[in-house]
Amino acid sequence: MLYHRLDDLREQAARRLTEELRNTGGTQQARSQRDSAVQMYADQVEQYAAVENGLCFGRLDGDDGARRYIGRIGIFDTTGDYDPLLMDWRAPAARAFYLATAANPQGIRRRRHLRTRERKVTGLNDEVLDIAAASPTAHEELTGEASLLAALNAGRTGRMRDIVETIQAEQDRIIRAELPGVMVVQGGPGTGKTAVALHRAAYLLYTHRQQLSTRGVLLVGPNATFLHYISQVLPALAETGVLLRTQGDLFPGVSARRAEPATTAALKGRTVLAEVLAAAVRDRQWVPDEPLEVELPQREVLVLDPATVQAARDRVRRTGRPHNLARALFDIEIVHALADQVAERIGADPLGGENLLEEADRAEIRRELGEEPEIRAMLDRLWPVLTPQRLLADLYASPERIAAAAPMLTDAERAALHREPGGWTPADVPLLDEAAELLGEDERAAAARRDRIRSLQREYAEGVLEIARGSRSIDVEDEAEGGEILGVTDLIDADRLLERQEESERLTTAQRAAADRSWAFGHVIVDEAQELSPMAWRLLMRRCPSRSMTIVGDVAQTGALAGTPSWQEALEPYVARRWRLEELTVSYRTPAEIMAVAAEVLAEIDPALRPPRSVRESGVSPWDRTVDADRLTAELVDAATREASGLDDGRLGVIVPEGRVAELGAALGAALPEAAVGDDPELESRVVVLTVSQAKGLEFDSVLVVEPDRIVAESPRGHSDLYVALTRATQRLGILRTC
Ligand SMILES: Nc1ncnc2c1ncn2[C@@H]1O[C@H](COP(=O)(O)OP(=O)(O)OP(=O)(O)O)[C@@H](O)[C@H]1O
Repeated sequence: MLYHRLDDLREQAARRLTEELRNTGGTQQARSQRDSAVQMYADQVEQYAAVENGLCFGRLDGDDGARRYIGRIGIFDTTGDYDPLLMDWRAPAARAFYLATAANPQGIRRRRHLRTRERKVTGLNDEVLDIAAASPTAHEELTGEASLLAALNAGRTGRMRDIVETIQAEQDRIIRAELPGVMVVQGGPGTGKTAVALHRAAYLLYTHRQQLSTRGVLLVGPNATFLHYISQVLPALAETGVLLRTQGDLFPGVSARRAEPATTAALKGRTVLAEVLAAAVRDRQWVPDEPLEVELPQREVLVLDPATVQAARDRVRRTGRPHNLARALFDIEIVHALADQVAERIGADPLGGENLLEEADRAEIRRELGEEPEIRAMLDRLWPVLTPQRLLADLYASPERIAAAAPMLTDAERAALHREPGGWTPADVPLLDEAAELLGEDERAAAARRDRIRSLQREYAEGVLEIARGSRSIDVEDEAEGGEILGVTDLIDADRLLERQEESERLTTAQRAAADRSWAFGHVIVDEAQELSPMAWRLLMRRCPSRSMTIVGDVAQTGALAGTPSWQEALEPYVARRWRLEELTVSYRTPAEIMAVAAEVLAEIDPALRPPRSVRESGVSPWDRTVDADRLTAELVDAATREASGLDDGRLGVIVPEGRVAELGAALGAALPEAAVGDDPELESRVVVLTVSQAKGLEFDSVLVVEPDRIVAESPRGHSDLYVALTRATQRLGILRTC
C-alpha cells in the first residue's frame, strides 16, 4: 500500500514537473513562481526515488492498540482525514522507536523492525517492551540487538550506509539536539560519529526547514575519498540540501590538490600566518625610496616624492578599509597631490599674487590626471589591486617578500614557505580566505563570482533536465494510454532552461553557497574535526557567524601536525567556554578482539584515555606476523590474496606506510587486478590499498596493517595514525611486521 502511494506521489510530481517545464513566457512574477515550482517538483521526484529502498522499516504498537509505521519520509492518506500512513523517522512521534525500552516503554507495547529487499519484506524482529504482556512468537526477542547486529555484521560495500533503522539512544540524543550553539561530539573510533553527524544534518533540515533551506548546511570532511564514501547517505535519507566539502574546496574557484610536506602544512595552519599575510598586504603598499617621475604626453613631467606617498598611505591605512577597497582613497590622495603640482605651475600669477585657478579648474585637472594611463600605471605599482591568489602566489615565489612579511618566523620556516606557483594545497585554502578578508572584494572578484554562478546555473539546468529524463518512463506510460505527450527534453534544452534560470537567478541554496566565499551558513557540521588547524578554524567560523555548529571528532586520532590536541584550545578564541560536549562511548564498528589490540596503542598516546566499549565480539582473533624485510612484498601479496578470497561480498583494506604506498600498491595491483590504489582510490573495489590519512573515517570487513613501526615512525603523531589504522576493520585484522 505504501509503495503504491509512493508511486502515485512520484508520478504526480513528475507530471507536474513536466508541465511546469513546458510553460514559457508570462510576467516576471509568473516566471518566478514557475521556477519555484520547477525546483520543488524536481526535488520531490528525486526524494521519492531516493526512499525506494527501505521505505518503511519500523512499526510501533501502542498500549492503546494504535499502530504507527516508521519510514524514511512521511506519507499521508490524502483521501481521508490526512492520517499519517507512514511517519517520518524525524517526526517527534517517531522518537519512541529509538528510545523506548522495557524499563521506560513510553506507551509502546511492541517495536517491530522490518527488513525489506526491493518491495518485499524479508524479515522482522519484534521487541516486546511490556514484559508482562509479552506473548513470545517465533520472531520476538527481548533485546534491541538483533537488527543492530545484523546491520553491523553485514558485508561492507565501499559506501557508507545510513543507520536510520537502528539509531541507538545515545546517538538519538545528539541527532536531535537543539539547533543553536556549538556542540562537540567526542567519541572513539567506530562510535558512529560520522553516522550521527549525517543524520543530524537530515534531522535539522527536516525540523528547521524554513530557516535552513535559505541559509544551507555545510558539512566538512577530511578528504575527497571520505566525502565519496559518505556521499550516498544523505540522498538515501531524501536530503539533498547539504553542501559536502573538504577543506581544499572551501575557497570558491580553487580546488586544492597539490601536495606538500606535513611540516609545511602545519606551519601554514598556525595563526601567526594571519599576521604574516597582513604584513604581506602592507608590504604591497609601496613607498619608493626615490622620487617617481611621471611623464605625461604633451605635458610636463610630474614628480611624486616618497614623503607624499608615505603621507597618503598613512592616511588611507588609518581608515581601516581592506586593501582593495582602500585603493580608491589612495588614488584620490595621490591625484590630489599631483594636481596641486600642475595647478601651481599653470595657475601661477605672473605678478606674484595668489594662484589664479578656481576650485572648478583644479577639479578638472584632477579628473584629467586621474584618467591618464601613465598615472594609473604608477598607482598600480604603488597600491596594486590584488586577488588573494595573486597575493599568496607572489609571496611564496619571492624569498624577499617572505623575509619582509615574516620576520617573526625562523629562517627554516621562511624557507619552507618559498615555492614556485602551480596549484594550491589544502593548507593554502584558509590562507587564501584570510587574504580575501584582508584585501576585500574588488570588481574582478565580483565578476569571477558571477562567472562561477553562471556555470553552476548551467549545471543546475542540466540537472533538472536529467531528473525530467529520469521520469520519462511515466511519460511513456501516458503515451501508452493514448496520450500524445512529448517528453520535456523534446521541448527544452539546457540553454533555454538556463536562460530561464538567469531571469530569476534560481539555484539551490547549496549551489549558491558553494560559489560565494562570504556565504553565512545556517549550520556547519565538521567531521574528523580534530584534524583542523587553527587557521582552518578561523575560516570555518567566518562561514558560520551564528555559531550554530556540530563538531565531530576524536582527539586521540589527530594525525595532522597542526590538528587539535584539545577541543577547548580549538574553540576558546571563538566561543570561550560556551560549547557543550557530548560523548559516544560504544564502538559499533570494531569488535572487542580488535579493540583490545588498539587499546595498547591508545595507552601509548595517553595512558589516561579509555577506548570505547565494543558492542560485539567477532570470534576471530587478530593475527600478527613478523617476516624478513626482503620477504615483505611476497608475504603481503599472499596474505592479501588469502584475505580477499575469504570475503563473501565485503571489502579488504590494506593500510601501508606513506613512504611505501607506491611500491606496495604496485605489487598488490599486479597480483590482484581488483586492487585499487592511488590518490582517490575506488572504494567499491574489493581490495583497496591506502595510507592512514586516506583511510581516516573509512572501514572495511578485513584490514591488513603493514609495517606498523614504520607508520609510527613516519610522523610525530605516529601512534595516533596507528590507532586509526588498527580500528578500521568490522571483522578481521592482520598485522604484518618486518624484522
Ligand atoms: N546505530 C547504528 N546502527 C547501525 N550501524 C551503526 C550504528 N552506529 C554506528 N554504526 C556503524 O558503525 C560504523 C562506524 O560508524 P562511523 O563511521 O560513523 O564511526 P566514527 O565514530 O565516525 O568512526 P571514526 O572515528 O573511526 O571515523 C559504521 O559502519 C556505522 O554504519
